[in-house]
Amino acid sequence: MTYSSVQVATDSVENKYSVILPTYNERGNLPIIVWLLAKTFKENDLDWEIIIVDDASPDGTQEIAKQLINVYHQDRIKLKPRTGKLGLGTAYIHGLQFVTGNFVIIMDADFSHHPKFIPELIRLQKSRNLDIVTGTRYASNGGVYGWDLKRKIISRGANFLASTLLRPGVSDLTGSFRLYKKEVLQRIISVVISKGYVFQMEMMVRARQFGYTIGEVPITFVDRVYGESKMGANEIVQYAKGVWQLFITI
Ligand SMILES: Nc1nc2c(ncn2[C@@H]2O[C@H](COP(=O)(O)OP(=O)(O)O[C@H]3O[C@H](CO)[C@@H](O)[C@H](O)[C@@H]3O)[C@@H](O)[C@H]2O)c(=O)[nH]1
Ligand SMILES: [Mg+2]
Repeated sequence: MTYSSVQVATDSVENKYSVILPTYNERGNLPIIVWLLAKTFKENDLDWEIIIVDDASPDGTQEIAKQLINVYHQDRIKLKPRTGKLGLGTAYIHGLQFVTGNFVIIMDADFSHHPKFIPELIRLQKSRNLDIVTGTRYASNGGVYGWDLKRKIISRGANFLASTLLRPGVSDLTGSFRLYKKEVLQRIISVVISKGYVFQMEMMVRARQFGYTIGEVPITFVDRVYGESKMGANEIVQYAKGVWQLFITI
């Protein structure tokens, strides 16, 4: 056991970490991300479960998920599918209903969010009893690898727009590698109106509105190797509308 895993293991007996993993066409990525997650939790002596929210992926992601349930057991891996592609934000809302842990981790299934950062998210949460800890690509030694210039500009622009207009004081508003206390996630989610990728930004703005404490851990985001991003022009339009909506209502 490493020094860092000893620190995370301290006081972890009563805590359970539930990962909500939204998937759409992630057949190639799912087995390895689940393996890495299981390894990380075991090495750090943490109680865990993974809730896979698959939106009827045509590539057979759900078949892979069922095989993983057989390998890791149904107490650890849960498949909670939906009948169609209903968007990233509502996938978290759906998954949350099935969470049995007292902490929830949300992350992508395509290795852009590496499980190795989870012990750091947990360590920071524990050190200050924070309500939320968010991974950040845009502070300290965080970063993005593998994106072309266009995607980098979109992401930076989206963060700049929302931070300037809404001032939530979080350096990575659109990122989606986060740890929440379950009751905090439930409360914020109950008021969030966004359905797509804009959801992440609204979550931070609402969290500040409620006065929740938010910590940041620098992460490196590496673009996916298998498959394609599901972010399209429509998500960008929805994002801009979402920022404007919050600006005029908050
Ligand atoms: N269930 C479900 N899952 C979805 C959907 N759309 C995307 N996903 C899943 O959500 C994760 C992120 O989707 P990607 O398509 O890989 O997103 P990205 O372009 O890499 O975007 C990343 O950066 C954005 C901007 O920072 C983030 O907002 C986003 O969450 C993600 O981290 C993946 O696990 C993908 O399978 C959906 O409609 N339904
Ligand atoms: Mg991705």
